[in-house]
Amino acid sequence: MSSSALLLLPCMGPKVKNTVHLFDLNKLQRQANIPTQFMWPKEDMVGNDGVFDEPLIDLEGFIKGDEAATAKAVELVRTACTNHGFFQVTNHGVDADLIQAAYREIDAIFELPFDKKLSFEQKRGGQEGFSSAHADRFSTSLPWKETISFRHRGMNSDSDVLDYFTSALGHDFENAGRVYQKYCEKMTELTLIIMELLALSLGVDRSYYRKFFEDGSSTMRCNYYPMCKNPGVTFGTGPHCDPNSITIVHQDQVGGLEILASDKWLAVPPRQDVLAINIGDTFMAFSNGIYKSCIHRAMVNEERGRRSLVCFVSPKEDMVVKPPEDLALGSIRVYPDFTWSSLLDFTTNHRRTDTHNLKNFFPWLVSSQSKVPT
Ligand SMILES: C=C1C[C@]23C[C@H]1CC[C@H]2[C@]1(C)CCC[C@@](C)(C(=O)O)[C@H]1[C@@H]3C(=O)O
Ligand SMILES: O=C(O)CCC(=O)C(=O)O
Ligand SMILES: [Fe+2]
Repeated sequence: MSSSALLLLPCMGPKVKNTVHLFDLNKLQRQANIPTQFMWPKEDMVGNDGVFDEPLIDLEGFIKGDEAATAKAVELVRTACTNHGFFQVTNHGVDADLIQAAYREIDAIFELPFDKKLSFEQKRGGQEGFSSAHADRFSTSLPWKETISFRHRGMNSDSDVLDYFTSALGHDFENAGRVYQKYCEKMTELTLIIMELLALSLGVDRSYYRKFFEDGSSTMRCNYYPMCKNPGVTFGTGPHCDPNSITIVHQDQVGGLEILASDKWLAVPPRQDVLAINIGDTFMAFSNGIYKSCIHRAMVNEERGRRSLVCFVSPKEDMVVKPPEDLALGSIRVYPDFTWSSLLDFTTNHRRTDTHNLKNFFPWLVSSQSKVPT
């Protein structure tokens, strides 16, 4: 057996008995051919059709309360979110040095020996820890990436991220913990600004959405996509919609994020000063289906490893997701009420996230609610 694909003890999946493989991508990236488990269906492997070049949204004027700048930002957000659910912001208040520090700290962690990374491996059904290709959860169409995830509980948490780093990785990673504590706090601040912009763009009260996110339950995820010798057969992250509310993404200079707009895959050129915002399934429901959950994917690169910093923003788990009255057009509701915790349970434990999460989620929710406990 090769040392980069270790065979471990069998583990129980929901119904079938699986054998879990662990893949050390830092070793595999040097081999000429990737393991078959990483190969995606041929029909998914379509190239892009061009470059995403819609205007960047400058948040400076909006944050300062400038009326003309606000009207411009609101209009750009409305157009982007009704068309495809993706826009990019500048002057967002997240310091360039903080972003660079976040990459430096996470690089050091991804460079740790594989065994050390496995010591804080993400548990089944859990949201935090290291994952290599999600190979403990899936056995086909594996993503060519390593991830490290951790939770942040919004404005009322003092040191949750720092505590995670010191307890899971040890005191040597205290500085990494401080950097990511700050990064996550900045993500919460930006979330509240974006929520106001989204509310104005939908014509509802400015503060309507932001209050749900002050004490939300976001997950921060750092992605490392090693170089890949067979870029035409696999994805870093396959085509999907994010199930959460909005996602705030910083990609490094390698590039690879692509979005689907008017049935065309468009490559998003990387820019150090820009943060990308995706509308996710939960915000689509919050807007009564007016805003689209963005279909997107992350490509691998044949020559260089790529990193991205992703904040999956969500409201508190038990909050009932429903649109404001003003958007329930003539009281027509596109989606039934649900809680973020039930959608999270569905995407984590029942069905792999793809481009049709809500379509699959609601029948499951109805059937799981009608089951009488024995
Ligand atoms: C609730 C979640 C499931 C995923 C992590 C968060 C938000 C996005 C989801 C994901 C990134 C979408 C693509 C597939 C996935 C398996 C991945 O490649 O990481 C998804 C995440 C997951 O299930 O861990
Ligand atoms: O790496 C990226 O650019 C995006 C990753 C992504 O879409 C995700 O983690 O959900
Ligand atoms: Fe995503």
